[in-house]
Amino acid sequence: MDPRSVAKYIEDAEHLQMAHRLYTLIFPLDRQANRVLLGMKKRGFGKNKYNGFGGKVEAHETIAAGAMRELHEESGLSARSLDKHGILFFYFEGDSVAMEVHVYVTGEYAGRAVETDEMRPEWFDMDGMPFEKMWADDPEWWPMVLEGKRFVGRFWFKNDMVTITRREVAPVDSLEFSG
Ligand SMILES: CNc1ncnc2c1ncn2[C@@H]1O[C@H](COP(=O)(O)OP(=O)(O)OP(=O)(O)O)[C@@H](O)[C@H]1O
Repeated sequence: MDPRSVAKYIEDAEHLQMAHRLYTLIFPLDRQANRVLLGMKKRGFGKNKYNGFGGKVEAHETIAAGAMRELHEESGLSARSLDKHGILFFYFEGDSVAMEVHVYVTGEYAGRAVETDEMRPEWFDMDGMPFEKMWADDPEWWPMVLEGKRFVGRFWFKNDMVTITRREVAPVDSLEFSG
């Protein structure tokens, strides 16, 4: 298991046997205007869906550094601070690899959002997320971001990538896990 993974603090023995791949997902917020920056994904996994910015954590970097790097690569923004909000695990039917997604928000960033090869950025009202064009799990945890709560979520998807057959989602006091 990747030493940066927090799976051992959250998952059961059966799922801990799966390979895990680490991802980041970060949402830039404009709290004064009550807006959030989403990106329309133009290619790859989640194409034609709105999402926060993020991707695979690379071998040499911390998870937080990966979140900052992906935000910059995909939106042009440079985060000056990060606030970790949640951990999500996704299991897809027939796929032996679990996705472990570390979810952040940032209210402090430099630069202007620009369209990149991967993402077309667009601001949305924080209470008006385009959930019909987002991943099916998003409406189940986004309200906890709005409420300032930290959360852990586990979602089991059918291989249609839309149908959720089982979920465990709950607020948590802290995401600072320790041995
Ligand atoms: C299943 N339900 C889901 N709900 C919400 N968000 C989801 C998600 N499933 C994946 N995500 C996010 O989608 C991005 C994929 O990243 P992805 O494009 O594959 O990575 P990366 O940019 O490294 O890709 P390249 O290999 O360079 O194309 C990454 O932020 C990841 O957290």
